[in-house]
Amino acid sequence: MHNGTTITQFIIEEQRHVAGATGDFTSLLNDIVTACKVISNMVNHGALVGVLGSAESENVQGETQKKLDILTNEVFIKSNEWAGHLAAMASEEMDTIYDIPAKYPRGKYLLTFDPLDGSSNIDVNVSVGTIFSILRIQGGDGAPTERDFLQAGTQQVAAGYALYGPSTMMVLTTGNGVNGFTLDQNIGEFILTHPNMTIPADTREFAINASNSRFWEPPVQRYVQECLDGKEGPRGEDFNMRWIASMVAEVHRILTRGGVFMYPIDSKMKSKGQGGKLRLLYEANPMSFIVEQAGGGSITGTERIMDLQPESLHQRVPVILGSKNEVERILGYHSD
Ligand SMILES: O=P(O)(O)OC[C@H]1O[C@](O)(COP(=O)(O)O)[C@@H](O)[C@@H]1O
Ligand SMILES: [Mg+2]
Ligand SMILES: [Mg+2]
Repeated sequence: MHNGTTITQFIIEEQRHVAGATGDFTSLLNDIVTACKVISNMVNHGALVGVLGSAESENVQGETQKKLDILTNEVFIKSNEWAGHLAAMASEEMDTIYDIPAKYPRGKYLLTFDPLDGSSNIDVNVSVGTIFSILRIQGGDGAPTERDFLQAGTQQVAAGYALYGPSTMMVLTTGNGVNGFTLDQNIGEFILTHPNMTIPADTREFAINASNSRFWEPPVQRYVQECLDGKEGPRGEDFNMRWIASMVAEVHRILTRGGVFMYPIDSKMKSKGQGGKLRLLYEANPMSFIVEQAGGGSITGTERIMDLQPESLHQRVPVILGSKNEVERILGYHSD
């Protein structure tokens, strides 16, 4: 594929190699692309269109929602409910699943999404994003239920994210490698600019919110301390650290130049009965699919995230992902 290929051309070309493809999947992806273009425009205009700041409401996790959390959720619903490809949707910002209104035909796919990732960065104009994952409904023709969404990450048909940064990008996998596209604002099209993205197996860069360090478990304490000890320590090399507080931006950096991202379980979370910070269906699974397709690894600390059997719609899990050899080292520290 030469550069200059639009994401629509790319998806259609890919689907030509899928036996029995009906075009539904292509058209669903196109509706998701449209939603991300609308959100990119909203985010770019920010204060000019009054979308900054908090909404007077909380999501199912008890987090105060930003206006953009709610507006972007609406954009995703409106862009994807009408075309007849979906049976239902689930979002980080909605307590229950969203059943397709009866006035629209129902389809065979399920869409899960984090409409706006990195919400704490919206008002300070730092990169944010959107994360999505597509599954096939396994059950019969009846009304979809929450249970239909509780599928392991290995069942994902596609996953992707949009990054609203200095440029707006979209990164996508359909299980056939990872490709990145940049939005050409002049023609309103995502153009293939980063074909076959791969993550270097080794890295000297880690990302973690160090303000939680006193709550971390010993394997993570050990790993981070060894990185900080640098040349003088057992790793014998200096490490760099980053923390953007937008998972999409961290994962994009790792897809671009390697690294390891960690939001591990800690004693503070455990004391609140929380299984982690990040959401399995909207954040951990889609990002794990992308990272693995780019040659990286993604674990909870003790197991592969994509093998987890989800138990609930808003389940949270520990996430450690990125350059394969570092992720395996951290897995080793957990089994020591
Ligand atoms: O504020 P913290 O603790 O550093 O957490 C940052 C993490 O939380 C998130 O913002 C959670 O996602 P949402 O913004 O979608 O709720 C991640 O993008 C990011 O990695
Ligand atoms: Mg998020
Ligand atoms: Mg979010």
